[in-house]
Amino acid sequence: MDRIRIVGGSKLNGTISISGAKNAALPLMIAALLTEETLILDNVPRLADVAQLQRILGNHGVDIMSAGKRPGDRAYQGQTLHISAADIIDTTAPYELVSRMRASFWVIAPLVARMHEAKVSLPGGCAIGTRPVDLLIMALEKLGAELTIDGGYVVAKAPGGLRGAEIEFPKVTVSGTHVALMAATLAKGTTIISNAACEPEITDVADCLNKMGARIFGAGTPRIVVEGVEKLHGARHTVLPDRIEAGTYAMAVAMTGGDVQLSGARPELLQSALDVLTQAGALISVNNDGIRVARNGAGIRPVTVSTAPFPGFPTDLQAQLMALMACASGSSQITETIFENRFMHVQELARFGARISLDGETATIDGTAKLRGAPVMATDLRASVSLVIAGLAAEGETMVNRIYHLDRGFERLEEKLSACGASIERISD
Ligand SMILES: CC(=O)N[C@H]1[C@@H](OP(=O)(O)OP(=O)(O)OC[C@H]2O[C@@H](n3ccc(=O)[nH]c3=O)[C@H](O)[C@@H]2O)O[C@H](CO)[C@@H](O)[C@@H]1O
Ligand SMILES: C=C(OP(=O)(O)O)C(=O)O
Repeated sequence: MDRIRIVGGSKLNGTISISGAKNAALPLMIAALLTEETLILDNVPRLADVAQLQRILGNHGVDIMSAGKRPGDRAYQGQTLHISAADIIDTTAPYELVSRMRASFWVIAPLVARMHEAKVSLPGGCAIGTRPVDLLIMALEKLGAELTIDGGYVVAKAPGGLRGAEIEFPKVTVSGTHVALMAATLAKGTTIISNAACEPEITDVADCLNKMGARIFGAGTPRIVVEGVEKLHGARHTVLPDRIEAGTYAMAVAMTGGDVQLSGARPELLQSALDVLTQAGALISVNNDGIRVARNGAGIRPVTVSTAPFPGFPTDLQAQLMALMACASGSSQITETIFENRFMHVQELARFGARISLDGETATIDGTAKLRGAPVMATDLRASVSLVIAGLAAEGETMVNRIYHLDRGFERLEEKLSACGASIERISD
């Protein structure tokens, strides 16, 4: 199993190109199931989750052609996928494929909308909470599907097709909004989604669906209106840049000190995180190419932050911020409001000498001047990268084990960081 070895203490200086967003690429690939014509996606990141979803779509009979092995006009330019779901030969998504990744469950929406049936295993994904799918089921039921759970599978049937409906989510859910949106595009009549998630990845998917002939209004706001159409057609779409990857590298620079240009990052996608970094003492500036992050000389200041749905501070940056606050000059508080079990990095950060105590959903971090490198084990995707950030700043050697979590969501992380002066390498046993 691969590991990452880091010798900490170097400042980061240079340029990091931001890849396409995992959390947009996955639903965009799934949206290809809605049409028999080809959907072309540019800037798709090369990630384990993308490869796994290719296998899942392949199992439904989808043909995927990948172009883009040649170097593009900028470093780390993503691949271009030509996805053709002309013939869906199987409407079952089996446990062996779906259990590894949360987003793969979302195939249920286009399958039931277009094929009027689907049988999809309950999902897996990062172990950061119970992560139920009751609201996704509620949304599909409102649209007229009949759903049962049998042997770990959700079986959905809509013999006469889906019908437009009013769907009001009792809490903001990204997965629920993706599923409702995709399913409603092919429903008869109008669907109104209230308390919808406003995450940029939802807007990106809605933009792509509209290019495919859908009629979606209000994506990016809490009220989305979808006028169903009979058919969708092919289109070409570029995956938006990964705001979580950009925020992660910004926190790494704030932690180690230095000066890094995040090329291709879009500040409006992570304003709350940039505000927190500024409070913490990082210098953030926006330019034509993206975002520049620096910290030279000044110490790291403590902050008080709660995670929240977009445009609030993202839960997917909570672990990385906690690593940064481990070296702040004072006491910080971070409250996790989205997932009930997303503090599994706390005990691993303690191995570096971080002083963190937990009280319910709030972590109090008493900053320390120096962390020391240690062997650590990543437990989920963003937790893993928080350990990398701590290792970059810590004195001495850090070995991050179980990095397959990292490979789900960070494209060529060790290459990007070593190009900025970090001493970091992958060890393949
Ligand atoms: C692949 C992808 O895009 N993953 C992201 C997505 O996850 P995901 O889409 O799973 O997250 P949701 O927004 O759906 O979950 C938010 C909250 O709603 C709860 N909930 C959700 C669905 C449901 O049926 N019932 C229910 O109670 C969840 O347990 C959680 O407490 O959004 C999260 C919140 O921004 C991010 O951390 C994940 O990186
Ligand atoms: C939690 C994440 O992914 P998933 O929803 O696929 O588990 C994530 O991207 O941080």
